[in-house]
Amino acid sequence: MPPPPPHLRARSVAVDVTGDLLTRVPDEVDPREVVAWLREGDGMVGWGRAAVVRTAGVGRFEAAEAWWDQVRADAQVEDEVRLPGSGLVAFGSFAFSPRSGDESVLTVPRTLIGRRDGLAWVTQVVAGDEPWPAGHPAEMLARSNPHLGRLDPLVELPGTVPATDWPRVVARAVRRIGTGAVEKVVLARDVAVRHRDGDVVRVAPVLERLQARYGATWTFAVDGLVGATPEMLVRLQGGRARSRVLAGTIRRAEAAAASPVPPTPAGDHPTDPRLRLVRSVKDLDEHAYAVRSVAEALRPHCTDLQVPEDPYVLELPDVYHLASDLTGRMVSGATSLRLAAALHPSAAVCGTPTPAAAAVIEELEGMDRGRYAGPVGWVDGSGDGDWGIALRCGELAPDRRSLRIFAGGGIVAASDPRAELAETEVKLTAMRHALGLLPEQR
Ligand SMILES: C=C(O[C@H]1C=CC=C(C(=O)O)[C@@H]1O)C(=O)O
Repeated sequence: MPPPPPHLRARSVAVDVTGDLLTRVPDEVDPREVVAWLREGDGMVGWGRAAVVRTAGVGRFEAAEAWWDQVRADAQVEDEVRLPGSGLVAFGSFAFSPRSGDESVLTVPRTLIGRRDGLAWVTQVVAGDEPWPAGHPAEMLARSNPHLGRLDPLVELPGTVPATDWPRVVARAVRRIGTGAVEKVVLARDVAVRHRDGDVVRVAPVLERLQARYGATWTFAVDGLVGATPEMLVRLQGGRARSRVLAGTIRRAEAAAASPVPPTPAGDHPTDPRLRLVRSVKDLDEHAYAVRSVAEALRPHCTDLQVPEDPYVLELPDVYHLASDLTGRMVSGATSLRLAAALHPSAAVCGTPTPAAAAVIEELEGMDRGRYAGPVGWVDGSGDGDWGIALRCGELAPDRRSLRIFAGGGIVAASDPRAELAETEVKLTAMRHALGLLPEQR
């Protein structure tokens, strides 16, 4: 059982904030204490820890939920802003597997700056009898970090399974699918990265670069897990639940190769990768498994669940994904954290059937995923919140001097092992670029 949570006091005040929220993160903050949830420049950035709970194992979600229920019931909150994300908020990140050696975490930052639709606020949180920080919260907004644009010098090292071995791992999964033991399995690999001079890696510059290049994704940081995910496991807001399911991927670079071919009389460009993606039986199958798993998990909580018949194409700088947006009206009273727990692991990151796919992952991947592919996001005092799937991300080691970055892909009967290696490489681009490991593109 985690220790009982402290009694918290939180106050949110409206402020004027222009420009990049990340420039307000002080350089001296421990990188594992930085939290962020940003999209198209809006969202939340915070630091410090007023309270934290760490959980593990099969009960990692339930223990964190029980802790949050107690924290929000005991807290004194003054909130003049009353927007999603103002008042008391906890940021969380959960291990993919109940068997992970990595802890899951729910943390309440001491300082949080938020902005949504042109309105901004600062929330400060203190524990027990602590005094409020001196000065008006708006004062800290005048400060801006001069080192944000300076990236740490990092070097890349091989991961747990070298890239050259990856096609063999995928081929084993395809054979396993051939036996009928499992229909789809999502396999992932890691790459190691460390600070060249053995110093601590700062996360704010990494977030800055992720946000600049992947504005349409959710850029996040929670307890040293940093990334930009395009996949929303669940958003709960004002009684509506939404989920963006992604599965099925094609590299954008393939678009260039398509250009010399003339369109068909119907106006289609036969080699346009977007068309290849929406017509690829392999990718449509992979996608359908993921949509079905999310719809089944949402159904007990919602009425009026809308599940699109066909996916659309989500365009990111490096890849196109098949995407489906599901919506429903919440009737179960579950919090966003409860819903995230119910939806995890979807077939976008595990497979079908779930238990068999999880067993194949454990057997073939040869690594602990840690918090990669687990839910990451935030929950507020009302239970509303956003929970993405931690993809296109890296996890700082406890010493903060190295990290592992991750990428995976869904394997079905028709998967080609070489193409799957290429897919993980292109998915690693987001973090490699953000960490300054790729030559600068103009
Ligand atoms: C597992 C990952 O991506 C998932 C999300 C979108 C598309 C996927 C795919 O096409 O395989 C994966 O299901 C990853 O980025 O590490």
